[in-house]
Amino acid sequence: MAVYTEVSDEALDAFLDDYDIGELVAFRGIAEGVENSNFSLRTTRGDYILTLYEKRVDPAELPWFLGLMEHLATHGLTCPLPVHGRDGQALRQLCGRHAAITTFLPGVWPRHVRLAHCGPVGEALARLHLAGAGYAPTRRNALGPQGWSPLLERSLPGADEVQPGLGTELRQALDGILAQWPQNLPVGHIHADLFPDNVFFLDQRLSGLIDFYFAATDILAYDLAVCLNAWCFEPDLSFNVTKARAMGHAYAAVRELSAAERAALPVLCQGAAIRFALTRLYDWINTPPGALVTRKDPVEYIRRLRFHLAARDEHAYGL
Ligand SMILES: Nc1ncnc2c1ncn2[C@@H]1O[C@H](COP(=O)(O)OP(=O)(O)O)[C@@H](O)[C@H]1O
Ligand SMILES: N[C@@H](CCOP(=O)(O)O)C(=O)O
Repeated sequence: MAVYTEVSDEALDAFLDDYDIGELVAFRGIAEGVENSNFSLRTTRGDYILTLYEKRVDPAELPWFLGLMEHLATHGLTCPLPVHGRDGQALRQLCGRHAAITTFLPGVWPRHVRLAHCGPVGEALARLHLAGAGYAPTRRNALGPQGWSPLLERSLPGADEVQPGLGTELRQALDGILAQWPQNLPVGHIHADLFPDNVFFLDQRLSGLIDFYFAATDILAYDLAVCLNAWCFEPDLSFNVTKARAMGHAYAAVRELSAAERAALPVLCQGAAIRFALTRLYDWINTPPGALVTRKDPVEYIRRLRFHLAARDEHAYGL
């Protein structure tokens, strides 16, 4: 359930008066999602998404995210385009929250990842990286390597209750990852959370990417590592190298991967796995019972991490 803030008819009418997007036809909350309150909005001009930003997003960063989406959407990537109000502003206030309207993307995210999804995701990720190159503002990745040790420290007290010995295992793994973390790989704007629930398909074709609120400026190949984690493990958590190969090759066909980027894939995948293990572990331990946030299982990412720790080189990923 992810409608944290209710919007009354009166508040919505007053809000829409500031836009030139036609008359309201239908409005409903969207149950999916974790971070923000999302609503689908139909007007006489078409379909839109209204997002109210909840407290996990720093308001000071919203112009960067919206600016990136606008840049990408106007440079060939199919992603939500922020809609500007009559005064030219895309970021406004509604019901005590920062809020924005974006265009609606048709399609549904794949509940079961098939091999046929993985190539298009790799290709779209590479296109995102190339298109992002013209967007000058940068954003430090708060959930990048410098953020992992503080997250682990805050999760250690409850870690062994999730799995005995987990705190020590994560500490050792993180020390090794940080010691080997690559320093000179190409950097750009990354999505950083391109999981299946953020990629839409329509009629077997990729129809759009959503949810740019973890995007940041970081190692480009790290974004591929996030996708290899999110798309290429089977439900039993075995790694599907055929899916990885399809994804990596499709990526490299659009944006070439250097020898250094390929060689760094094991540690980048370890980093991506521990990043999601740590945020999930932190939420698992710190989310009070009854909270609206859906907790996700950290152990799924700890098991992925173990796979990557055993990977010798890029051949483990079909590259
Ligand atoms: N531009 C969009 N077009 C169509 N549906 C969208 C769009 N943005 C969000 N949604 C819908 O809202 C849901 C939650 O969006 P998401 O950005 O993942 O939320 P959160 O950041 O809260 O996790 C998506 O699964 C999708 O159903
Ligand atoms: N993809 C992350 C959680 C972030 O949720 P989202 O709904 O904002 O994509 C994870 O799986 O841990």
